[in-house]
Amino acid sequence: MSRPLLGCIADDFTGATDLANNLVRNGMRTVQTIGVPTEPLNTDADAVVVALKSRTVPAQEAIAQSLEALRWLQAQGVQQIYFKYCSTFDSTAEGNIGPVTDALMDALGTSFTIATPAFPDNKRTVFKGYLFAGDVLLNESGMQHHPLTPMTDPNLVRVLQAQTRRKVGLIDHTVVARGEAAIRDRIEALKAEGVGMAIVDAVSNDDLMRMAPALKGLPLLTAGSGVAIGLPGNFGLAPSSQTSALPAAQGLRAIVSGSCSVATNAQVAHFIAQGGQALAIDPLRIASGDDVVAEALSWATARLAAGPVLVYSTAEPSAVQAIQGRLGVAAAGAMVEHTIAQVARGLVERGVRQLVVAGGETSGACVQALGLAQLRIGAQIDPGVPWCHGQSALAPEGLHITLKSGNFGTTDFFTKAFTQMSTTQVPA
Ligand SMILES: Nc1ncnc2c1ncn2[C@@H]1O[C@H](COP(=O)(O)OP(=O)(O)OP(=O)(O)O)[C@@H](O)[C@H]1O
Ligand SMILES: O=C(O)[C@@H](O)C(=O)CO
Repeated sequence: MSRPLLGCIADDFTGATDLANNLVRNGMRTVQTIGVPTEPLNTDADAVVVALKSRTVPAQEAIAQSLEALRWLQAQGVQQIYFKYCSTFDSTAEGNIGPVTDALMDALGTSFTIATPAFPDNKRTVFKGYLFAGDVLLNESGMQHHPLTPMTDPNLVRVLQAQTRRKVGLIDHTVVARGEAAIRDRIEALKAEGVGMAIVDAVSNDDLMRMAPALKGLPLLTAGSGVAIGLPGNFGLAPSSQTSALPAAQGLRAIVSGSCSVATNAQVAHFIAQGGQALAIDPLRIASGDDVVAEALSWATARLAAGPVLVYSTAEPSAVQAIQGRLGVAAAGAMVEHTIAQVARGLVERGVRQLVVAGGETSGACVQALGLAQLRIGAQIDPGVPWCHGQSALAPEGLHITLKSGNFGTTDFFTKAFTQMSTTQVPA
């Protein structure tokens, strides 16, 4: 069996499939593992993405999980490590992007790495160190209201500097525009100034492709998924449709959503407006001890045969804040995640084999509840969101699942995902 070339550590599960999607589309056979495997990799792959749920846990816990992933990836023989975080640089006030990067650099014995969440296909661009989401700065994009990681400062040099003991610098667009040699020169100059991490500007895929050759040989890269588009070429690999082939889809269809992001709110509203079968979960009823899971499953069981059902806790920022005020931010999040994950599990027990999950934290909880250990990555539905396929004791014959990041996907994503599955998925 060949050794994987690139070893990736993703800080959430939707982010992991987003990264795997970009690697697959650009020619790397990619396997995503749910958590750090206990056994060696048992299949041929050019890249392995270890999906952690470390974005919002305390920094020391995120470090421990990431170092465990690093050790496993090193044991598989990878040549380069990629730490994947969110394209909106989601982090708590204490971290975890800075602390985890510090720990990985120490463990790899490297004195320099880059940091860029740029993902132009999803309208995340970095210019002069400032992160834009769409046409607005990060802190005007809705991310300032995120339930767990509110982002109120768009200046990434400042955000990262507050999270690390290393000095943070900038490789700006004028350097990136001049390509590999200029970027390498700038890296050397920054190192000479004692800079350990540099935010890199990128406003287009061309910038990312120009950047990629200069990253060859760096032991550690830290980024959103965008940087991945240029990496397969560094290993002599080119795009191929075969890398995204999955088994044919079957079974009932459902959607669960615990994401409260702007895009998901619009997707839920669109699904309902189109006549979709949908049930809202009320966090206050969970907190008061009602059996919300059993109710949702009995509602869904009566409707699954008629088409996809949606079970959601998705709500607008004011409603989320009201719930958080009553229950506490962490408690509300954990309670809702647990409930949605149990609903997802019950749906699969009732024959759902095509499941859409919206929200990174929500996806983490669902994938764990479903007992999925490894996912193969299939065709892209929308930028950053592919269909995946995995096996578990609940679905030994396999289950198609897509893990949608909160702010990804067009408004009609939920219906589009199923349509795409039935019309365009290339069977393995
Ligand atoms: N109605 C609600 N009230 C309070 N908290 C909620 C509610 N609905 C969901 N949550 C919590 O909000 C958090 C949403 O985070 P999640 O990562 O799942 O979605 P997201 O942030 O939109 O997605 P991503 O991380 O991919 O951008 C979860 O912890 C979820 O349990
Ligand atoms: O990079 C992104 O925006 C996503 O892959 C993600 O990490 C959201 O959770």
